Amino acid sequence: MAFTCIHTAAAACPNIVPRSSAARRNPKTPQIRKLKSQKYPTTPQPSPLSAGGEATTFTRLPPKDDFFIDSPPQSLAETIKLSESEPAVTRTRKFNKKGGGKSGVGLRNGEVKENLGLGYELYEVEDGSNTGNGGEISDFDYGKFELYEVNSDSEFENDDDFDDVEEEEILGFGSEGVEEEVIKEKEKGLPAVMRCFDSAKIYVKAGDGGNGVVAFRREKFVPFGGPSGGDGGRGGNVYVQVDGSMNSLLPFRKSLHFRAGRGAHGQGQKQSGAKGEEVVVKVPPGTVVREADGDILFELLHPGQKALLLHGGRGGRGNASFKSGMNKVPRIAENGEEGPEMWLELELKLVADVGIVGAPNAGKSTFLSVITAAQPAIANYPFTTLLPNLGVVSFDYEATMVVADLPGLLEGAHKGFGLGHEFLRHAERCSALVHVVDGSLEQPEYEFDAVRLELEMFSPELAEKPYVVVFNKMDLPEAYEKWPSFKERFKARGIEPYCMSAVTRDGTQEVIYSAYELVRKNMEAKEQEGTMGTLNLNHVADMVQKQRTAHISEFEISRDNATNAWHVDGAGLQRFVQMTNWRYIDSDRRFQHVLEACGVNKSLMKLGVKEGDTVIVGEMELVWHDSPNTSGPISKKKWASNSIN
Ligand SMILES: Nc1nc2c(ncn2[C@@H]2O[C@H](COP(=O)(O)OP(=O)(O)OP(=O)(O)O)[C@@H](O)[C@H]2O)c(=O)[nH]1
Ligand SMILES: [Mg+2]
Repeated sequence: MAFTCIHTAAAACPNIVPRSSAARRNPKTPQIRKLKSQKYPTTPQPSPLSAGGEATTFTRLPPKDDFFIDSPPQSLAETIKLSESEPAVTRTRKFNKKGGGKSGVGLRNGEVKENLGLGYELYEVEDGSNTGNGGEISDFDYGKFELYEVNSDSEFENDDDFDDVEEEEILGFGSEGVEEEVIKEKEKGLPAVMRCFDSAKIYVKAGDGGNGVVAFRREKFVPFGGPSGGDGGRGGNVYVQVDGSMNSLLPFRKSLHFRAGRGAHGQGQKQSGAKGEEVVVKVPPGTVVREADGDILFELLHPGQKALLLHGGRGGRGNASFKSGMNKVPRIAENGEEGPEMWLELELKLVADVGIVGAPNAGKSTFLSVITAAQPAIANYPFTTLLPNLGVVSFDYEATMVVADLPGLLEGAHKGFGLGHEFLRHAERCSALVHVVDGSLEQPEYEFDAVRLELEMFSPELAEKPYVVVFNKMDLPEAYEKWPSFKERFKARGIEPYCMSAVTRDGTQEVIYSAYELVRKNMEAKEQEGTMGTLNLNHVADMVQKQRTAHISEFEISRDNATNAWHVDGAGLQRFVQMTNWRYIDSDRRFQHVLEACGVNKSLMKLGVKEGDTVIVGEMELVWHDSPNTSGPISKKKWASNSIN
């Protein structure tokens, strides 16, 4: 039995792994109305907390106009939430990426009070009476204003951050029929800078091995020098390494293909080729790496951690390696093995000890700014914070604590309102949460419950994390008055709330010490459990390598009834075919022999293969012949079946 090679099929990559899937408002300094100083009881304060020496603001935020609102300002949303009656905000909007209409806002019944960003501005509806504070933003009452927008042609021109979207949506809080549609539209409309901040999809490929060569030693006084073709070099490996200086996945927005170098080809005089260049993909601490549309491969938490992801392809052997007692003049050399490739999904979950959560405008960023050196944008409108901010609280040289200020949560976030649950995953790694409640609201307790519910909807584990509740804005009379009843109600629920004024810093230290206490307890518990051990981060490379080096005798044969062709599938055989260099005379004979030795011929005959049938092995298409003479004489017994390993 023998095969005649017809042609190589279209180049296919022998992947082990699937390759299927392939202004913002100007930051304003807090403008706080001057109030008569209010005295309220505070617990005696521990030694002064030194502000943290480090801070990270995640990314330069894009200009305000890059964002279009997907939820109304807080007070509007609140009105809607609390009344739960008619839809409070209705808007219809159309825009195109290029030259389309923009979501702008026109003047209506009064002067522009404030540009909300996200494509909206606020206008006074009635008589502009809310100017009692000399235009100070802190007293701004959204309830007296209406949101509306006009079309213009320029805003989205040349803006690559937006997908081509033609959108017509109605924000009907309370009208269930349109909710799902709204959520879908929202996902599409998320500006790229926000999409890419904590998630990315990248392609990695290990280097191909270099080819082996056929060469013979020709030297004076060395008769019959013998084969001297060197082996190809191994392809470069792909690593993933944590870079402590990175804090987002935004760099992957520009570069998403990472290919290691191929090994150099072998040379005469038994010279092996050089190894291919390695590629190291740098990721921020807290990155979860998963196979595209697949399982989690590993999580990289600490700076310096390095995982071997893909081994480079093996270099092909030169003819010096094929010399044997039976064949002293081998005219055969292998191709280098192709390096494996893979699409990866990266997801960033911040590694912070404490997460500050709460409704929009509660004072979370203000709190972060007073306990650490971070300088997040602070302003009196909802969704000032669009991306998380990190800051480090330093107690002394030894004790530090990383605190993350997360974007505000609206009721209905699980349905996509506000920024939705977009950034909540960053709280998953925190040991404790600080719930900041805006004490100046009508029903601060209600706000707290809504945020808790959203946390539970996002992840029950997150909701189970220990937390501190802090009642903010105690310097405002309306908050100060509500504090006693708030405290009582929480005590009745078994929660000991704290109060503070983030702007005056009163009470902030108690909050931070109590959060630190929770973090410390969590650390102790972890140490006792022994869950802080080191992990083997090279298991992915090992797994891929194991699949690729499957033995050639592991194969399956199937018959395609439409074409009457026999398919012989097996990772080992596929690799063998790919590494066979058909330019050399002995390759064909070796190929025939391996098919015989690993049992392919026998299995085909058992299944009833007939003269002239097509047999496809890896990339090769062959024709079955009942007599062996088409490939020259083969002495079956004398060829080793494992010669490709
Ligand atoms: N009077 C008073 N105002 C405060 C206090 N804390 C925060 N504010 C004000 O409340 C407004 C909102 O503060 P931010 O810190 O931006 O609120 P936030 O929770 O980060 O809001 P988002 O980022 O939109 O979720 C700002 O105008 C702050 O100056 C406080 O203790 N007292
Ligand atoms: Mg904020």
